[in-house]
Amino acid sequence: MTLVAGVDSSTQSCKVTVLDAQSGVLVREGRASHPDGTEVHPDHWWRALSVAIDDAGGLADVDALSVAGQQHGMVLLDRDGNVVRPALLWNDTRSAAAAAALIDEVGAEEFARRTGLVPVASFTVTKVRWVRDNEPENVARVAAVALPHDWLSWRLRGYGPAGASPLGPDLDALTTDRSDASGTGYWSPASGSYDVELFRLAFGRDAREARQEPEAAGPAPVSAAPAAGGAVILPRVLAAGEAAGRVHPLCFAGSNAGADTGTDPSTDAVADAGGAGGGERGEILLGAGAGDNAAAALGLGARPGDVVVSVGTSGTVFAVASEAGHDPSGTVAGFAGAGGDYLPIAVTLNAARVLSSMAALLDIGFDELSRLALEAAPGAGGVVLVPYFEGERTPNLPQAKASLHGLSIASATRSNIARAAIEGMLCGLSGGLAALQALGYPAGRLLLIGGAVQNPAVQKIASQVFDLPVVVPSPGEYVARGAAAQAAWALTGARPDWPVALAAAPASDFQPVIGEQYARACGHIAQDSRAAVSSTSS
Ligand SMILES: Nc1ncnc2c1ncn2[C@@H]1O[C@H](COP(=O)(O)OP(=O)(O)O)[C@@H](O)[C@H]1O
Ligand SMILES: O=C(CO)[C@@H](O)[C@H](O)COP(=O)(O)O
Repeated sequence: MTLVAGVDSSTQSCKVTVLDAQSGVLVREGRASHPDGTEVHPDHWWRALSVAIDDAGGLADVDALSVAGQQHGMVLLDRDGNVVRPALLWNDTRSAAAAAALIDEVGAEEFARRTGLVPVASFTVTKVRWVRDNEPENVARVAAVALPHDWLSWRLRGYGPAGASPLGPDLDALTTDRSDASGTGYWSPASGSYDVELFRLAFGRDAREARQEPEAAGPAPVSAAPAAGGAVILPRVLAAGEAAGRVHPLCFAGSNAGADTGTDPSTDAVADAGGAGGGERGEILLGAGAGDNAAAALGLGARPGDVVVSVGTSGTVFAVASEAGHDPSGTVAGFAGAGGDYLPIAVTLNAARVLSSMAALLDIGFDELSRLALEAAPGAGGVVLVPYFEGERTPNLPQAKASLHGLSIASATRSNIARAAIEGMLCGLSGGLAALQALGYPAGRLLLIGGAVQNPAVQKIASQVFDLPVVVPSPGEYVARGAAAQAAWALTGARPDWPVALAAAPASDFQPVIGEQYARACGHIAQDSRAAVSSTSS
């Protein structure tokens, strides 16, 4: 049996799945937690990857691996391969003013035409602008800007800080893929190239794409590092199905991985039997990697006509398209997919953690939250939760806060509040579905995935919020599965066509009252937040 592995380095955790390359059947899996916070040092991801690989039984019998990850996170590297500052993640909203400034300078329509995106705080381009404006001492140190999956893939190939990695800091060996590049705000899905003018406008430094051909990947002289102040290196963008290189047999130091420990992985690595490289089967091919949503589309085998809704740390709603698109309103971002296709998407900052916050408030677990929510009637007796706990990205209200509406003596029950939490969280995503449909993307069925979908009430209420047949695939890590599919594709040269089992028959029970009362409550919030933004900026 040929085995392939996929990694999902997501916001809250790292998950590793090992699958049969032929059938896609899950053989084993592992996971490890990431720290909380919207600013995280990448070394935590490296250590979690090590633990998750061990938890998955190691990779000694695996032939190919690929890494998918949370998108947009800004990983700044200096010329010696060190991380310049902790990564600002997709859900860090400090760059909201930078996003507004970039829109003023370029125009929303022009930005969308050039990159598929209208800047919001999540996108990397706004984060590099924030660094330019707030940390000038770091600007000159930056020699490369990468994304979470780019950095992990580079480390797996043996590159990293000088003296703490087998191959050293060859920044020209950095790679990414179309899907993750399309979330930066300085890469064009339509032309397939970096928009270095936009990068320069945002960061104030010139940039160029990394030069190393993946096939040529190998030890690099330290002199390959760029001179301080030269053009910033952006990872080379690989095509769907292309390989990034090979996992370096000495790069993976098992539980000792991570530069923070001060260990030298080049000498420590082989000591750990669960490490990635040097397995019985020889070298491990490394796939291109992907943004997590694009990987989920691959893992689900999603095709045009499918809409995927993921309820993880982020809430996402996306379609698969054969042509690049852009939405000057910014509601739908025009990402690229991991299958050589395109991935129009709307993303919310408030998804699974709305439910954990509300369950904590009610002092109950997820099972009880589900039971209570299903006790209440659709519409929760008029109680509405507008769930902007972390501000919001779609709609773009970075300063907003969550609020409960419609409480009366009669309606203020634990059941109504539990149901309102789930309804409000899903209504945030139904706006994204409506925007996709308004742009003409066909929507025949909705595939529901992500950690919170384990919750029976989320499944039931989704069939009442979305006016589409809701299909719940069997529980699984579809991002990691998509990464594994990439690995199999790089290994065999053919995109796998693994079947996806369904947990239940498609369900439709549309209840318009839920969306109608949510829209009324949101109208008030949007007005309040816009007033707050204009008073803080004046
Ligand atoms: N039964 C459940 N009900 C509600 N939320 C759940 C349940 N099980 C897991 N979750 C939530 O799902 C989230 C993890 O989902 P996941 O898709 O793995 O997120 P991510 O990929 O963003 O790390 C966590 O916030 C967790 O609390
Ligand atoms: O910002 C986006 C996509 O644009 C998020 O989807 C991140 O990619 C984080 O994903 P999860 O950790 O929630 O899977």
